[in-house]
Amino acid sequence: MPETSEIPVLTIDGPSGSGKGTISRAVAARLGWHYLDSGALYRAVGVAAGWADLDLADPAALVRCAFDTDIGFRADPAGEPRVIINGVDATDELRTETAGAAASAIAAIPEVRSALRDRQRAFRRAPGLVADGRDMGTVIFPDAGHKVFLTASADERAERRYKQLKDKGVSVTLDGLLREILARDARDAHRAVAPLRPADDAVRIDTTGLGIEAVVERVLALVQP
Ligand SMILES: Nc1ncnc2c1ncn2[C@@H]1O[C@H](COP(=O)(O)OP(=O)(O)O)[C@@H](O)[C@H]1O
Ligand SMILES: Nc1ccn([C@H]2C[C@H](O)[C@@H](COP(=O)(O)OP(=O)(O)O)O2)c(=O)n1
Repeated sequence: MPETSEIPVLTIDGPSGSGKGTISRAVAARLGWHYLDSGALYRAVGVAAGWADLDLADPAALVRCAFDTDIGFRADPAGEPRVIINGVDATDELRTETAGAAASAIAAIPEVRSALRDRQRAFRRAPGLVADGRDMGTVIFPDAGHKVFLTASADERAERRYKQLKDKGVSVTLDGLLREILARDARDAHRAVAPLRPADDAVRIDTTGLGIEAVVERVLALVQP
């Protein structure tokens, strides 16, 4: 068994809609590595807090919720990832912009971030891990051997999200999504603890106008030159 610190990690951070989830899942599948969707953990705590009717302004209750909520990941028969919160499949609720905004709000509470830290690090298992989020390269896996920071223009990110949600039958407007994305970018980048920013040693990839496969190839080339 390798020491945990010897297990390779690729971190993929970036703002909403930059393609972190899509690229991370594809790269993890190609490498045969594990995948951590850290945003799903924050979203799950936000959703569980909503189910329990907790006050989003009550940090102590949210920290308890972060420790106590059982969050499981599994693939459905088609191989699509599902997220199970306290035994309930909450995948669809988790992907809404309401859940994203709740996640972004509770993610600004330092004690909530600490409560989720060890859970995230436990995903580092052989033969390797692709970790997607906001602070994977800066805080959770600062010793990762490969770090990527994905970006894309806010307009393109809103367009991508619009298509994604429309395909799922969710009713949204492009204008509304752009506003939500800009508000979330600002909150995630300006919070005091673990703000969204590239690690000093991250490779930045601007994916505006770049197709998914092209981005996957660029990231793979970093890991397997
Ligand atoms: N390079 C790309 N070009 C076009 N669409 C993309 C690209 N990367 C991701 N997408 C699409 O954009 C949407 C949002 O991507 P996602 O991976 O959920 O982003 P994030 O995890 O950063 O929020 C998805 O529908 C995805 O298929
Ligand atoms: N490592 C992380 C991951 C997510 N968050 C917070 C901030 C984000 O706005 C929310 C939701 O993250 P998620 O990655 O699911 O959102 P997007 O798919 O990028 O829209 O959670 C965080 O603070 N740190």
